[in-house]
Amino acid sequence: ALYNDASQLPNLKYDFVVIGAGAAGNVIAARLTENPKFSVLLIEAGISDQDVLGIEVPFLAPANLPNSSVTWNYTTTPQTSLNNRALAYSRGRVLGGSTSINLMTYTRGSDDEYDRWAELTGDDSWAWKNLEPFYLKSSRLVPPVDHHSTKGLVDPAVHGFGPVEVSLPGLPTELDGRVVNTSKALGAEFPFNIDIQSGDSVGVGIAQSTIGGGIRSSSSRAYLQPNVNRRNLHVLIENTVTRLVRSGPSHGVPVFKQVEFAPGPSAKRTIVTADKEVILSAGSIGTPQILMLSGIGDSLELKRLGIKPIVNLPDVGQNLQDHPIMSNYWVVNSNNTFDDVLRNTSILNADLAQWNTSKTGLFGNAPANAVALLRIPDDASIFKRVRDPAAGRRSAHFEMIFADGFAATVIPQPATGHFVTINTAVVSPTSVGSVRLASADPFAFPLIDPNFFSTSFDQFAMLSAVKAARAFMAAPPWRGFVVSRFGPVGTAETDEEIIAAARDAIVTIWHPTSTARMSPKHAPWGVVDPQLLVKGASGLRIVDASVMPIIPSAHTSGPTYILAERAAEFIKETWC
Ligand SMILES: Cc1cc2nc3c(=O)[nH]c(=O)nc-3n(C[C@H](O)[C@H](O)[C@H](O)COP(=O)(O)OP(=O)(O)OC[C@H]3O[C@@H](n4cnc5c(N)ncnc54)[C@H](O)[C@@H]3O)c2cc1C
Repeated sequence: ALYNDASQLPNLKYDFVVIGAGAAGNVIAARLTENPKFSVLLIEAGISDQDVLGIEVPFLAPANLPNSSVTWNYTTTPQTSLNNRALAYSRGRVLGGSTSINLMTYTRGSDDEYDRWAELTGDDSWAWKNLEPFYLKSSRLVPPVDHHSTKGLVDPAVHGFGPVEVSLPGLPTELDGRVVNTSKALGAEFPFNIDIQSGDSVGVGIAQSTIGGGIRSSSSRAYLQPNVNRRNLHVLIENTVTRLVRSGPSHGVPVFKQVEFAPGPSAKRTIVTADKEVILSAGSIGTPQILMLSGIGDSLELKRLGIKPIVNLPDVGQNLQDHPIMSNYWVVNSNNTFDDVLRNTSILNADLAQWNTSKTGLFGNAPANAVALLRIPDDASIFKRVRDPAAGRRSAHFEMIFADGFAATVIPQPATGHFVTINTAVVSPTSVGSVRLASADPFAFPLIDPNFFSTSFDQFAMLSAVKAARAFMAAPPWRGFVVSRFGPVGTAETDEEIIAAARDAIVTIWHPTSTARMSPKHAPWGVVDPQLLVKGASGLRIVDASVMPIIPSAHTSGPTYILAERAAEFIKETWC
């Protein structure tokens, strides 16, 4: 059942209390309540996602950004390597968390990513051969909403049977055939990859998105809505967790089985107790914030803020990683791009009406139709100075994401003209930042510093991505279609000019990870052990993107679902 008022909750004691109804939290709540003996309370700060058009309609996803009623309206600290720009850094604040507002690109990551997690944590549970069953349980391929043939563009054999729906675009664009043909014509540097969910994620292909039947498939739609009426699941929305309360020591280790929350800064706070475990799934920003508010973090820093330190874990909030992205534009000779839809209300309304009636057309698509995950050549000069940061040969260094129109990131859409955007991203970044508390007030936003573009590798990789995108668009399939490059990034010519333009153009792709990273069981660093239990504490587990030992070369919702499915099994094994 769904509640928005704590005084109506039938209990203040549950077996498990899960904090955050995002990608991971909804998996945990759904899987644990499969056992009728377990009672679960799921607490979410945001509102219900029911009937929110900007969530359901895939094409409208960017309209929720950066600030709306379903987001945490965060901003980063001024980014020193981006000309001191402070970037919008929204997260989902609604049932479904960031999966209700994300751009829906689905990538499960290469096998190498997880084998590296296993290596970094010294625990084989995270090796792909052992994780694959959890991938298969998390998502499944469904037909595109227009039911066109996708033969040769996807491999159904590498997909699973889980609740998150994944599909190819339901409205193929004029780009799709050109992207595939260019890849096939150029080969080598741009290999065609029929399905990046095969374990080898390097290559060019048609985008797969978390969309089913033309509707966003969020963690709420996939995991929560079908199970919300289970008798053993209570979901409390519109309540923010303010801290975990230490409920006493067990064998000298502090126990954190109580959770304090409130609907707002001046409202009465309520405490609820977990008999078995508290599971923190508040995401890469919310999770370290709640830990620090509860006295778990760098003791010196906590003292400075007036918070009583309980568990000294200096890694809490450190190691923030994210993928920097920027838009490259081309003017194109076409009237079919989505540019006019964004400029003309009657076209927009017609597309929306079509979606309302049949869920088809442009609005049933994510803004991106094709993706390329690519590697910098082995003999590139950068590797003489820097160790290859990718997880392995099946993992990319950079990405190109194609949109059939002007995807506005830093500069607004021009009033006239038709465009193609290639968003270039560094997907194996070496820049590392942090999340720190600004104050001891649980309702104050934390200080978020992704420290983007601060390493020579990240700069080299972005430069490689821009050059690759230009080489791709210069290939024969684009002749007569592409007119010219556009905008400050487009007119930059030398390496120095491109890097300089990038400093003004880079934004986030919204993939923060690793702020409560996993480490080997007895390692003094890290925040959680390989079973995701918080080090030096009892009764507390973290399950969300914050525990990733290192950022994967992938859009992070897929890997988060996989790790949450793995974690649900750890929890069941512990308590069954
Ligand atoms: C704009 C955007 C675009 C993205 N695009 C893509 C994409 O195209 N493809 C992709 O794979 N990934 C994408 N991502 C990333 C992906 O959505 C995340 O990696 C994933 O959702 C992380 O899951 P999580 O469980 O760690 O956190 P989240 O899904 O963010 O869930 C955390 C939940 O905890 C709640 N919470 C936080 N603090 C508190 C508190 N104190 N009390 C109560 N509740 C709290 C939040 O409100 C939220 O519901 C995008 C993300 C964003 C924001």
